[in-house]
Amino acid sequence: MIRSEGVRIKVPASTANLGPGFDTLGMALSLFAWIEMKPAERTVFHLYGEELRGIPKDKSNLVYKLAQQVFAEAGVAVPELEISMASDIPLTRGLGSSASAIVGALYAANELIGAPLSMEKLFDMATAVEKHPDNVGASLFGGIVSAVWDGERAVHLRIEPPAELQVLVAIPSFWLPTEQARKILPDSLSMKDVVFNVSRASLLTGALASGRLDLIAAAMQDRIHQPYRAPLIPGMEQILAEACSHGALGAALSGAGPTLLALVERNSDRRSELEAFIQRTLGEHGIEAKLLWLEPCSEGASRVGAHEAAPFAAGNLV
Ligand SMILES: Nc1ncnc2c1ncn2[C@@H]1O[C@H](COP(=O)(O)OP(=O)(O)O)[C@@H](O)[C@H]1O
Ligand SMILES: N[C@@H](CCOP(=O)(O)O)C(=O)O
Repeated sequence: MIRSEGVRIKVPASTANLGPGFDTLGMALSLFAWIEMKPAERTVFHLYGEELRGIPKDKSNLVYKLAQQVFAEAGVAVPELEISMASDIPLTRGLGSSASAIVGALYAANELIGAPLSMEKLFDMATAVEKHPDNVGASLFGGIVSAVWDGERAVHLRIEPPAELQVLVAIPSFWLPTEQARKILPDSLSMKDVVFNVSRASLLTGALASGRLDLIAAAMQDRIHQPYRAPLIPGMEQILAEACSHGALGAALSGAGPTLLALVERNSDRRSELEAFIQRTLGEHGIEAKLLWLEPCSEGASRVGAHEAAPFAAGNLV
């Protein structure tokens, strides 16, 4: 069954590598991307918002190619598509814009043909493209997702984010493509560092699942990627080391960076102190950054109605 009227999908941003959870632990965040997909006579793209300037508008577009993968998997032909996209998720900043596009494409294409593929199948397909399950898992399922990937199948556990948790992100004005930030990582690690991360990742997952916010500070540290990526983000080391003494429950590099993330208790009265500390520290290193308070997002990719039309405003076409 092909929905000739098309479908509109909303997908949350994500923070990957949550603390010690490199390539495994992600959380969906309340920043969104939208994709609308309709069968058409010839393929055409409408991209809205400066963030999407430069994204290809032909059949080389990632979203078009992934939609065709879904149709092939389901044995359905929809060769020509009208695709509209808008996004509030900044690109190449460590907030999962590529995962939102991948998940949005697969989810929209599947909905367009009556959802023959399971969510697990979409997760496998998304992870095969992104190569790690933490961003795509959070964008697809929402909440906090702990996931493993064996190269073919992705298996996940979804955790409902504790209601008291809020997130402060500092989004630097410069880009850091994930590909570049992965090249800097070592090929092997010492046993000591492996134990350091495994123990903290286990503790953090358990702490989040059971709402033990008091354990986050002890759990939210990493020796797999943050020390190697620190030189790419001036000020990061100091912010991660001192955020807890300025009111954060814990702090981490978001995804591959450059965005920095702090977990904060909702009713904390130290929010302005934390904001000022982060802004000042980045400023001392010559880094301009936009600070945003976000919510963990419980809902993953979903179909929305015409009332969500706002991002597709004619004046925003790029
Ligand atoms: N809506 C989109 N359509 C097609 N490609 C996209 C879209 N959004 C993001 N991308 C691709 O994802 C890349 C950014 O991915 P990445 O470097 O992993 O950073 P992040 O995912 O943290 O934003 C962009 O340069 C672009 O190629
Ligand atoms: N586990 C990945 C996460 C990349 O996240 P992104 O949001 O920066 O794309 C990695 O660290 O490479």
